[in-house]
Amino acid sequence: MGLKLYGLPMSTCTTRVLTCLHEKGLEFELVPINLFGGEHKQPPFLEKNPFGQIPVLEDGDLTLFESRAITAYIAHKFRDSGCDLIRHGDDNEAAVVRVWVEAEAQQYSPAIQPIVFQCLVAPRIGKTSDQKIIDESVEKLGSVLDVYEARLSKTKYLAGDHFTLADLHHLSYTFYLMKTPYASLVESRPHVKAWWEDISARPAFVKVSENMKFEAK
Ligand SMILES: N[C@@H](CCC(=O)N[C@@H](CSO)C(=O)NCC(=O)O)C(=O)O
Repeated sequence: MGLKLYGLPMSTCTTRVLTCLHEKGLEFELVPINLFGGEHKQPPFLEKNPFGQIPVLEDGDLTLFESRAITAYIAHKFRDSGCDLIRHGDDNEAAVVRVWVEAEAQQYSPAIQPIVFQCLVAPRIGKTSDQKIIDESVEKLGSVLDVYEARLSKTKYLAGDHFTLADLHHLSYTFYLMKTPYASLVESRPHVKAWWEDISARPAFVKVSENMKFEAK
């Protein structure tokens, strides 16, 4: 029995895993979960992820949730196929990958998620965008991107010379940020802009991003 990914093709955290699977050239089945119908908050899905969120990956009798834990599992188990996303052959390089994987989760994600939610999701679920939250998050994301701009003026990718999970984890939310009025946060920083254009042009993400559309309202 092969890999099964439970989620939705436009979901940021599902596409984080989808991109990893495609970078590795792996076969898998995508099992849609009806978020809008609340399927993720009821059994049997809650038995897979007690937090009631997508994605979940099943690999035989192993069930994983949290997208970044899932990509780390895939990148390690299938380390010899496709792109080496964790620099597993060099302890120091691998440690620097983990630093920037954490930076995405702890610094970047908390700043970018509210902008994407308020600008793109809230209007589609009948909520008005909260400009105060947006403004606070834009300021936070600007500070984070200033750090990225300095880093990327020295290295091609966040963890060094190679594309890794650290870069991959940024793709989904940044893709949606570029569809908001705040794309200038990326475009106004030359090294961040060049990095974004490089990583988002990779065939694996181009393929995944084709389905990253909210149905037209
Ligand atoms: N830290 C987790 C977040 C998952 C998540 O927010 N999933 C969303 C859809 S993706 O934006 C989700 O399931 N939302 C429904 C809900 O939270 O009720 C991860 O990285 O997997």
